[in-house]
Amino acid sequence: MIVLDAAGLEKTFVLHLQNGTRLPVLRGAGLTLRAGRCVALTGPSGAGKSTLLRALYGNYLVSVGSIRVRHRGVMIDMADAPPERVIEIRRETLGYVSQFLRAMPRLAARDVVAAPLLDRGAAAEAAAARAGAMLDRLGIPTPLHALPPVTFSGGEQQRVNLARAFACEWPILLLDEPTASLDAANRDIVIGLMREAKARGAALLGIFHDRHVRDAVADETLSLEPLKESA
Ligand SMILES: Nc1ncnc2c1ncn2[C@@H]1O[C@H](COP(=O)(O)OP(=O)(O)OP(=O)(O)O)[C@@H](O)[C@H]1O
Repeated sequence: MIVLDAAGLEKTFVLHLQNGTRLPVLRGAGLTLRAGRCVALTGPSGAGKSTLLRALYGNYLVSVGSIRVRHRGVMIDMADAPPERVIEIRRETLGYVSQFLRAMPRLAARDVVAAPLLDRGAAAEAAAARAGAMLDRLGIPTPLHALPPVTFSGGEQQRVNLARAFACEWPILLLDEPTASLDAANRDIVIGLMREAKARGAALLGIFHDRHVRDAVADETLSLEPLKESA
């Protein structure tokens, strides 16, 4: 079953502080995601892999193209959906794991992880239990669960970020280098989480620079190439 179908995407950055320099990054980009399958984005540095993920998530507006997402059983074009519908899709259907945890001052790690579950209507106790279990699984020591992650190590912060993403059962999950700052043991835990997500029917789209991770989870690859200057 197709759960995301993007076509003809164009994205040009306009650098207003650099005399309006235009930087075309995506032209005619598209892809199809299916339930239970994983697509890996590949291509050289600067080809636009992260830009494509952010465009699909709605962080970057595309100037042309469609991003149709299966939400509540219906395909909806996120590229021209009203903001409140995009927020609803991002709450229920489309998850995104960035490379770094966004700083959330004073919020305990357990609450950072539980937040998306609460947003989806989970009961407080169930959300806290699920958050704790996910932090345990990712090897975050129990005394740290009650502390804000700002002082955590880079790898710990990324594991909190991953616990937050995998605590919810997203139908579609976009992952930007989810294992970049992890050691081999934690990398294997994340591979396990991605495989479990696929097994319950989630569609994954990821940037995995680590070949071992890519081989372990990806069913197909989509290669992006940098655009030519003149075009
Ligand atoms: N917010 C932005 N403003 C201006 N230019 C941007 C912005 N984000 C990305 N770019 C430019 O778009 C191009 C693609 O960047 P992107 O991060 O998508 O590449 P990538 O393929 O993910 O690279 P890498 O593998 O190195 O992470 C780069 O030339 C980058 O400088």
